[in-house]
Amino acid sequence: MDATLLDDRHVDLQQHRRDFLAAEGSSLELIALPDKGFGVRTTASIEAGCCLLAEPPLAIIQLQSSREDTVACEHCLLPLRQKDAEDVQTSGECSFCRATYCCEQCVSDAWASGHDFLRASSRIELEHLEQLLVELGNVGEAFRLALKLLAKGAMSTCPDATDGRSSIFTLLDGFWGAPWWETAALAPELLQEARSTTATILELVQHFIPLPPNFGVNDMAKLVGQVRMNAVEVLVPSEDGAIVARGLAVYCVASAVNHDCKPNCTLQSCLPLPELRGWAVLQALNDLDEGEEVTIEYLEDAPDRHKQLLEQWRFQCICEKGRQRLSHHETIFRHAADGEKSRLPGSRAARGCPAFVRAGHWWSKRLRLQALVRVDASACGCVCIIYIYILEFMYVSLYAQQFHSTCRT
Ligand SMILES: C[S@@+](CC[C@H](N)C(=O)[O-])C[C@H]1O[C@@H](n2cnc3c(N)ncnc32)[C@H](O)[C@@H]1O
Repeated sequence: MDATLLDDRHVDLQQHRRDFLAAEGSSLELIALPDKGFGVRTTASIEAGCCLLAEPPLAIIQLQSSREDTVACEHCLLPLRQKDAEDVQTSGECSFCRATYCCEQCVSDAWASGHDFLRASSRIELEHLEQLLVELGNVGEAFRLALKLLAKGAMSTCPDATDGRSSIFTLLDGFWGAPWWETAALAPELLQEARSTTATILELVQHFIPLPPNFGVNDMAKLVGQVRMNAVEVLVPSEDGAIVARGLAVYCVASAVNHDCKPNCTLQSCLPLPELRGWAVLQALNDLDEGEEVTIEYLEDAPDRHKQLLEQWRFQCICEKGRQRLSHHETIFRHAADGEKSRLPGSRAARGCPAFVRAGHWWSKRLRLQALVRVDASACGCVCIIYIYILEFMYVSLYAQQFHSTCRT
């Protein structure tokens, strides 16, 4: 990554990230690193288990495979029911695309984020587009999320920009990226086909989303590549925790966090809290020193992880080879076993949110529970994995019950 580009690259996005962290009173700051581009580091020492960032998504979609068995809210991804279950009460369905919503707030937020563009004008173009995207496999999901970003950008102002005036397109400019065919490591002989498919998609999209002038095939390809390099997979549980919707989301600030094969933080997205549905929550796995770069693991450890990092994120991971690495869960277990170290939350948004504080209590209980189960797991083998799930389920249900009863009183 060319460090000389960092000064004038991405001014709006970087300013937005700085403003967000400042407004949150966060213990994080943005840094420019010569070999990785932008990154994030701590401004104070942090204890393991602390929440460093809680951020709503810029855009979120439900993954196609998850849509096949779960009906979720189009805007926040709250699972409403299993596909074949009886209908539940929803707060609206888009008559054009059949998108369902969980509440009036989500209906109006979706409209403010450009859903109108994805439903108005021609149903035929939208149907052709859907077919094309399904055929594109995992790149199709990135296209679908890019469409949501384009629709949001087509609204006259971007509500996510701190000054309320910057266009979402200026924010998107700042995301690290490359054309999607590079992030998919496409063979050179397929490049022409990739370009012409992108041109067809762009032509269809232009029928219903007013795009910026001169927005061409390369811009579309880069936006989809940016989504592939910055989006994260999210899990959103239903209110009783019985169903989970899987999605893909882009976050402005969390996307500045770099990868490490031995990360010191983890990005959670599945806290069963209505206020934080679909939010990214960055949690410290270890005690962190002031000024330490915070890192997450983009991919679970696997024999071809370095190859995948090179293909999708276009960087050669230079971590110490063969280093003994603890997985997220092992690290959390270790700290949970250490005592009272796990706690949420640290950011202002989270501190101001009573449910989050209650969740912190629930979370630390869950960690301690897992630590206990882990001791048994080593003795009893894989049967205990089932116990972990049962106990987790009990905790989620218990938490949900407690949360609802607190809300009622
Ligand atoms: C999600 S972005 C992270 C923020 C990014 N550094 C930026 O400037 O916007 C992912 C990109 O960051 C860079 N990156 C992340 N982790 C890295 C690492 N461990 N070594 C080198 N580059 C890394 C790669 O260019 C990767 O494609």
